[in-house]
Amino acid sequence: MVKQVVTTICFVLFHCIISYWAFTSSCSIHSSTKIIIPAVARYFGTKGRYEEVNAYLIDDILAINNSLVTLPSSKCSEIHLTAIIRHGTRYPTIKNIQKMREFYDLVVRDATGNLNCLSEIKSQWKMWYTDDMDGRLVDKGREDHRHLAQRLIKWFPSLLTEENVRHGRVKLITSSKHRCVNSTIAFREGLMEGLRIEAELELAVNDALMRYFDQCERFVKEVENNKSALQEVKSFNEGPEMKRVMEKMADRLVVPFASITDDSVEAGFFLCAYEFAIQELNPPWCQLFDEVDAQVMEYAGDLKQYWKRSYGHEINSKSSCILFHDLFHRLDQVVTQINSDGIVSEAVTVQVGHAETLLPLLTLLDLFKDDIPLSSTNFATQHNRIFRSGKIVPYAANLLVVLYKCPEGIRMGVRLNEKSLTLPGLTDPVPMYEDVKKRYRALLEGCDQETVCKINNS
Ligand SMILES: O=P(O)(O)O[C@H]1[C@H](OP(=O)(O)O)[C@@H](OP(=O)(O)O)[C@H](O)[C@@H](O)[C@H]1OP(=O)(O)O
Repeated sequence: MVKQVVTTICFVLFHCIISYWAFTSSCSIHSSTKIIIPAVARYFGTKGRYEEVNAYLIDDILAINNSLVTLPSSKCSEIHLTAIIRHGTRYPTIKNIQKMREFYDLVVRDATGNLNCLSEIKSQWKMWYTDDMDGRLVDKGREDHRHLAQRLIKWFPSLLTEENVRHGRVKLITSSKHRCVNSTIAFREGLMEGLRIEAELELAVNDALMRYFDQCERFVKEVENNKSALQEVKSFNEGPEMKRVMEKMADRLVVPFASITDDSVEAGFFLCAYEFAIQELNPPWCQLFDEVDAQVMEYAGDLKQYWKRSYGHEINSKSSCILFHDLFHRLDQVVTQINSDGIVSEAVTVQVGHAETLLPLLTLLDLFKDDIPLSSTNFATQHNRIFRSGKIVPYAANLLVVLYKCPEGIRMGVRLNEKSLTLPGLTDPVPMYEDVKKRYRALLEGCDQETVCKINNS
């Protein structure tokens, strides 16, 4: 018995030592059995893997975790699902590929530090990102959607059925961007594979719904094309926390401080994030950041999301009125059909878009709202903030709205990234649909896209 315990302890210790050694002694371990996750992976924000939000998927990508979801009573049955989903893992955008290339060139040309990872970057790592990759979906991104479709079949076995597909009761809508179209195609493949049927589903491209932000004139003028709208991001990038990250980077590389900018540390952080998300590598770039640096980089990214897509400016959320009304219009239609002949014409609607499609809508619903706004000066006190883009909109982030028919009436459940959410202002995690409508009455009776997006010339 004692011998057995000692053997077990030795075995566990041996593996811990090997894993630790593997993690610290080389910068780019790519184990054939288990992916080594960079210590800073949870700080990648919108460039983060879906698996970081639901770690159980690392062991089984098709697993569903019932303990994260609240269901109504067993007397209820699901009658409708709307899923609004961000595209899967993608390449960096061209702007960031160029910044990454500049930083790589700087490291190769000027860095003289003696860190292991520096010599690895210089001797083994090659800049392989090219401009034409510009935000395109990668293989991992296709898998994100294929697997999500198959998990949704498990979550909603009475809605995602062969019969509903064959009778046109499952709709796929996408933004026109290639990464979204290709994600939707991958989702469809996952669905067909999971249901063991041939593709019968058409994709509908709808930018008015999935890229409403481009078409909201007031948003474009006041936020998208207005540098001062992101002043807090700029101030943070020029502030003491970012300066410290830059100083530490200059020390690690052994280059003059003047050659490091906030753009270069951001590029280094993106190299770390993208190599992990796309290639499942723990790349040498990640060793250039400690945990505090990563928290600062995460905050800089969250500030961008907050001021460009969320609570920072009212028009950010208001620009999603069209999507909000589209959702409730569909839900109302389902309720009407249930109350008449009981046949629901749209059992499942899948809408694929961007982080900037989901975040404004979640904001309109008052979700993930901190008491104190995120600003350039409160990094230290926002340590426990609710607004964390990596938790809210990683790749393949999904908002699931479910209607249930119950003996007492229609109920509605909301899940984000396969976890139940209680809507702010309501206590019941699966409230009566009428109570949800009361909660959002002001928006349902107003929030007119044309009016909110009109530029006020005065
Ligand atoms: O910082 P990048 O260039 O990656 O910004 C992207 C957006 O990515 P995000 O900020 O959300 O990480 C991208 O959103 P996505 O959901 O499609 O990935 C957005 O569509 C694109 O326009 C880029 O925005 P930017 O205006 O160039 O910052």
